[in-house]
Amino acid sequence: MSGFDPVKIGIVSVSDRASSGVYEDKGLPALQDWLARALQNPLSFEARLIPDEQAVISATLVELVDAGCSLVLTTGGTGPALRDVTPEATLAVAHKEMPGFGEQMRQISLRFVPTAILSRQCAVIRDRSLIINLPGQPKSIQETLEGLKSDQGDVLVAGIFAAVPYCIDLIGGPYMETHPAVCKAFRPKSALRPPP
Ligand SMILES: Nc1ncnc2c1ncn2[C@@H]1O[C@H](COP(=O)(O)OP(=O)(O)OP(=O)(O)O)[C@@H](O)[C@H]1O
Ligand SMILES: Nc1nc2c(c(=O)[nH]1)N[C@H]1C(S)=C(S)[C@@H](COP(=O)(O)O)O[C@H]1N2
Repeated sequence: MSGFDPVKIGIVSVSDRASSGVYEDKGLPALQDWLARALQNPLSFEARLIPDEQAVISATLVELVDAGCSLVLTTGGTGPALRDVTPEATLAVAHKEMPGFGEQMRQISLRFVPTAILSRQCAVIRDRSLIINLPGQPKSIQETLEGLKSDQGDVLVAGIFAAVPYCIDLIGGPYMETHPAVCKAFRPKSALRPPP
């Protein structure tokens, strides 16, 4: 037993082509690998690979929240193309919007690609779960969650994941502990728990 709270995480890849077998899905493995690298808690994953259909996306998010996922990460379908509807599907099941996540991800992504502003990615709270949209390009998963480091490992731009554990605390979820070398989570002193 590690002494860390167990955490259930929903990972959702939204892609017409990956879900129909035109190309291999790289979104779910990238999400799972990054989370396993970043978190010290025992993790269980609920993974879904679905097409860019608004009703299917919303139903999947509700199902994962109801299944007890404290965090749900989506990848894909955030752009301006006609079939890109992940933000609309996410907002449709929101109890609260968390605009800071989308704002910060677009700022981070601008350090990598000038087309960062084309992503309409958003984040919301539903019940005791935080749902965050990431862009579809598999490399954007690490870029937005972890941010940008110098060759020496110094943080140049903080990734959004630094704020995720405290957000989950505030909605009554498990206490998430990151590996600081991957992502240094920030909590106010009053919210820190001694290591188990
Ligand atoms: N799940 C995925 N697995 C592997 N590569 C992906 C995935 N999603 C996106 N990509 C890559 O990132 C690029 C941009 O992603 P985007 O979400 O805009 O795809 P798209 O044009 O909407 O198509 P689709 O929904 O069919 O993946 C794609 O062209 C593809 O090369
Ligand atoms: N970090 C990062 N953000 C990124 C990208 C990327 O490669 N890396 N691609 C951009 C592009 S080209 C688009 S169109 C939008 C939306 O992508 P999506 O429709 O795949 O979600 O995300 C943007 N954000």
